[in-house]
Amino acid sequence: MELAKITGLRGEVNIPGDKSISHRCIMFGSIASGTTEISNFLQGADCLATINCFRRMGIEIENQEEKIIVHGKGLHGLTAPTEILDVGNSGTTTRLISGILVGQPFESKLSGDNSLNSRPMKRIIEPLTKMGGHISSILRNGCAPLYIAPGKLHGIHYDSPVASAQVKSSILLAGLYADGETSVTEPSLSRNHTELMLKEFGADIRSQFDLNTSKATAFIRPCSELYGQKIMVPGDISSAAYFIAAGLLVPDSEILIKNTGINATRAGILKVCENMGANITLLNERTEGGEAIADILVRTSKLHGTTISGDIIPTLIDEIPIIAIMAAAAEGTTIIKDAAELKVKETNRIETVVDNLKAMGCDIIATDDGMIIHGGKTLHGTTIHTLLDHRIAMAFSIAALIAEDTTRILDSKCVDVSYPTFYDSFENLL
Ligand SMILES: O=C(O)C1=C[C@@H](OP(=O)(O)O)[C@@H](O)[C@H](O)C1
Ligand SMILES: C=C(OP(=O)(O)O)C(=O)O
Repeated sequence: MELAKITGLRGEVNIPGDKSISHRCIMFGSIASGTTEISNFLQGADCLATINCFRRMGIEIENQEEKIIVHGKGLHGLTAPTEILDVGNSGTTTRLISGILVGQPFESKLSGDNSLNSRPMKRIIEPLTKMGGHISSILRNGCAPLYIAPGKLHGIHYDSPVASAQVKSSILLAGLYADGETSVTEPSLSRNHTELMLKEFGADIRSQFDLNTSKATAFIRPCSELYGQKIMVPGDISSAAYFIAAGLLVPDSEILIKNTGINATRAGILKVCENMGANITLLNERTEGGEAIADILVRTSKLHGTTISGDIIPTLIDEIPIIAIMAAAAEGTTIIKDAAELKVKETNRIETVVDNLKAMGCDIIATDDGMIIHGGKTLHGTTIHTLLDHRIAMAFSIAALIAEDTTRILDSKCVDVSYPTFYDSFENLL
């Protein structure tokens, strides 16, 4: 994909469904009784991988594009897959499904692409094993492919060293199959879609937040049944982030981003934008299925640097590549720290962001747990090495819109992972 500088992005954009919520609808719908009807489901490769995994375990899932219908078979209705479950590029699929699989009376194996199979899985192997689960790394390197065998699960309390919704959700899902209460404490609150949605499905789940320490704990007790739901998936704020940045950075722009999820555990980018001096207004705020939603009106703004660290990091972890682009265009210095988790995403996102922004002429250095960006230098077009990371492709596509000359995004098709219609979405804005 080749892109060049533009001005005047104006109009409305409808963002596809939230990736985290779409995965969870399929998983919870599959182990609930009755049907789950999902609207605005994200038809991205990661969520389609989740659908395929559950189809392989005997769940009928109708994908009618406009609507997905999951014919759930109850907590104990999954059947043994006859082949390895292919989790593709999706960390969320791998870690959440593992929590369900350790509770099943059959063996299973999961494997993904090269990126997925090099991401750390010890973070779920350890707590799931403590619960009595049988789960191991087949190559004994702490990564997928994973082998899972039947085990008798008991409730535990787990103090997670990382604020990770994938780790938390994996343990809570295993907790559905345990013999007593399971709880997970994380150092700060990560996205809480599992807690909100499992409650809607009828699970016995609650959360506690310690104001003194910022630690968050979720508790779950086994229940006899979950019940199918009707779910409208809000637009994904992680996808909206590219249009927020485009609206702020491209001169003479005004973009209305419709129906976007603004759950506080996900919307850290809005706070960062405010701190950078952005002109953003939230309209039509409402709540559906426990999830906060709004339309986001963005106008071209003169941004300044900021510091991003601590508890806000888990609420914007996937947005750091695009925040780095905003920081490169802003006046002054932006410091991003406490974000070492970036190193274990689809790529090492500290490296991929810093290398590519440097190649565009930005004054940026990588640190152990983030980056320091001295903004305000003119960016120039170059070849962007996405290393097949969808967030890098999308973030640098926005950088291309404010850079001199042409920017070439290698392997731009990888946007299919979370936003297959990303490039089409610009059509309404030109
Ligand atoms: O639970 C989820 O849906 C996700 C949690 C985050 O990962 P971690 O839990 O590993 O931080 C995030 O990066 C990922 O895109 C989706
Ligand atoms: C990290 C991401 O997803 P996952 O962990 O599900 O692969 C992402 O979408 O940026």
